[in-house]
Amino acid sequence: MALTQMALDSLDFDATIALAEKVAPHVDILEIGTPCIKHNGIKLLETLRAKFPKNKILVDLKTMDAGEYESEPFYKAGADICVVLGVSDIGTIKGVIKAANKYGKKAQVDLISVEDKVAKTKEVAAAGAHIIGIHTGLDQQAAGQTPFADLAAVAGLNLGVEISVAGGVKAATAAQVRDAGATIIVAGAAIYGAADPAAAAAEITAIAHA
Ligand SMILES: O=C([C@H](O)CO)[C@H](O)[C@H](O)COP(=O)(O)O
Repeated sequence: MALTQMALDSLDFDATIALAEKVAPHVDILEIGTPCIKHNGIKLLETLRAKFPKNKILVDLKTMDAGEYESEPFYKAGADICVVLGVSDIGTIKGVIKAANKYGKKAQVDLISVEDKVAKTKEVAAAGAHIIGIHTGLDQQAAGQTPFADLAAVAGLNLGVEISVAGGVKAATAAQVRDAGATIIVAGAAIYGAADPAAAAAEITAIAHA
């Protein structure tokens, strides 16, 4: 059993809301993707928070510095999860964890471009990170990479932290990701690129929840 997260990666405010209207009933978590939050800012979070009270919302800030200062306003505005980069300083990561704990929310550490993902996972789990993000980014996907080997290595640690997996996950690979130990399955293109995004989201969620 895993939760599903839909990555809203459009730059357009209204298109993002319209897509969220379609998929929100069919996923557990709405993600405001990095390009989307950079383009639209905290106003988009406030709008989604008001419109979709039943969904958790993740803001993919990919914070690299000033962890507490950058993330706190987003937790205050209703984010359930904010993302900090694993390649950032441990002080930055601890700052996001501190802000999350202040609001009873969660901090996710994204392992994108981290060289030693096992060592980093141990370090940030000990620091109190709530979720580890195994993430093959869009540019890495374009170069042929996948998240599966990293997922196996991190899940094998059995540290008891939640594990989120992103990077081209689709219905055909969702069961593999779930069975390998993911507690959150992320899908972006597999949903927003589908002819029927609601149906695509429902199909992935049915697999994740099985
Ligand atoms: O986080 C993402 C990317 O780095 C842009 O910010 C995507 O939202 C994430 O990779 C999920 O999208 P798909 O890989 O298309 O499923």
